[in-house]
Amino acid sequence: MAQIYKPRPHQAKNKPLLAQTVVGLDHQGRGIIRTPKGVRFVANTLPGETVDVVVDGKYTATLLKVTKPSAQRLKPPCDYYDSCGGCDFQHVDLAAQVAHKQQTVQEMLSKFAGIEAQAWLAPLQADAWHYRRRARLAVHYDRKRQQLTLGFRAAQSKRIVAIDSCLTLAQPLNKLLKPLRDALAKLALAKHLGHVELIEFAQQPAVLLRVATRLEDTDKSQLEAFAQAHNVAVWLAYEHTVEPLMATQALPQYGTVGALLSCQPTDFIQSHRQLSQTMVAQALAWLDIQADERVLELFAGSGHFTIPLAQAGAKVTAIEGVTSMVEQLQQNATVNGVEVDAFCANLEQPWPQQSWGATNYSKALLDPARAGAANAVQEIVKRDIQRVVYVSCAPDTLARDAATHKAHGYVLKRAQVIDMFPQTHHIEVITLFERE
Ligand SMILES: C[S@@+](CC[C@H](N)C(=O)[O-])C[C@H]1O[C@@H](n2cnc3c(N)ncnc32)[C@H](O)[C@@H]1O
Repeated sequence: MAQIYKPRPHQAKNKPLLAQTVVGLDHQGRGIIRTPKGVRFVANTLPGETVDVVVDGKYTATLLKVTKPSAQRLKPPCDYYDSCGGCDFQHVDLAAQVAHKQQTVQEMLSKFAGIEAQAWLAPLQADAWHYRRRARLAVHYDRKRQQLTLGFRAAQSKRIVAIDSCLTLAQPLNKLLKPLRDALAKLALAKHLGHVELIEFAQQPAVLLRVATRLEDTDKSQLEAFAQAHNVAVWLAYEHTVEPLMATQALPQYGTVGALLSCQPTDFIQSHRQLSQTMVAQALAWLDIQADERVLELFAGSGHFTIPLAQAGAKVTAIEGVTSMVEQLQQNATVNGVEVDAFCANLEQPWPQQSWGATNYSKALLDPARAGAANAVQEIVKRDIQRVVYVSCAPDTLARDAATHKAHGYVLKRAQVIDMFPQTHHIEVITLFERE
């Protein structure tokens, strides 16, 4: 009789591990258990809990059952919580979420830089639901069923979880989900869409469609009808350009402290509709701007911190890596009646060739992306810059860059978590370094 290879059943390989104790949380918000085969990280578990798990990776295990829950555990209010990969912290009480975020930053600073902040200020918090003003949704059109799915990706997967509503999206965006799905389903373009972005701007919400070719006339009129019916601005992002669906559309705007700024719909804007401005106000307060003081601002975007800094009396030199954002920043300065020197540069490269690198600054503000600012901080510490406010969305790279500050005589005077991404493990923190 022929021998046929039969794989061993999955379960036989991965026998459940029962009654494991969760001893802590990692910086991605996953519970830590110590199994006979080593440490494993388990999503959706909390310190102190007893859990049954199945090991499914070299470093991970999947939760089967919580047998003794933590007092901090909540029933997640979102219907999509179990399948959607968006909010991985909804099962945690909000105060515990924020405490964990602060503890994570403290641990990273201590472990990688040997630093303790002289003062931790109470976390900055605002709306914990319907706060998010930008989201990227996945789109798939099933040609056989002629059905369009619009939703978020499942955790660690390409599968799309169809959603009709989202508890963290700003309400003007949340209300668009169903009509947008119905409108997209009618387009010839639907078959070619991979994802769509929703952004809440000051004037009206925007829908950004990434497209490869020009729209067919019927698609254009369908989208115009949708835009008018729901007071939405539709933008089309081609490979190298972004165009409004209707010629009458003005550039989108977002608010910062004391100003409204224009940007392209593809440009970065901060996530939380309220805390983005609270964060700017805190940075201004910590920098303690004096009239005509020279301030160097790095990773400036389209001027979210720059324009308020200049309005507070600083002579700001702002550096940003995207040319169109630098141009936009200059225009935002002109429209708001302030002078700013803005330059386009890759901050991962050394500064000596840059004209602005030779100027003397007394203070600096940095707001890098997750990669941090390794090179920029190396350059800052060579100069006579007394005070640095560093805003970070990645505690690991913040800790690395804090070590550079420490090695050059800077002290971490203050730190404060900004709860920019409630219901998720993502962390935003503002720090103040001073040279002693
Ligand atoms: C976290 S965003 C902050 C933007 C702005 N400060 C704000 O609050 O809207 C980081 C900014 O850094 C810019 N950036 C990222 N890497 C860069 C690099 N290597 N050199 C220069 N700019 C960079 C991005 O284009 C983005 O605008």
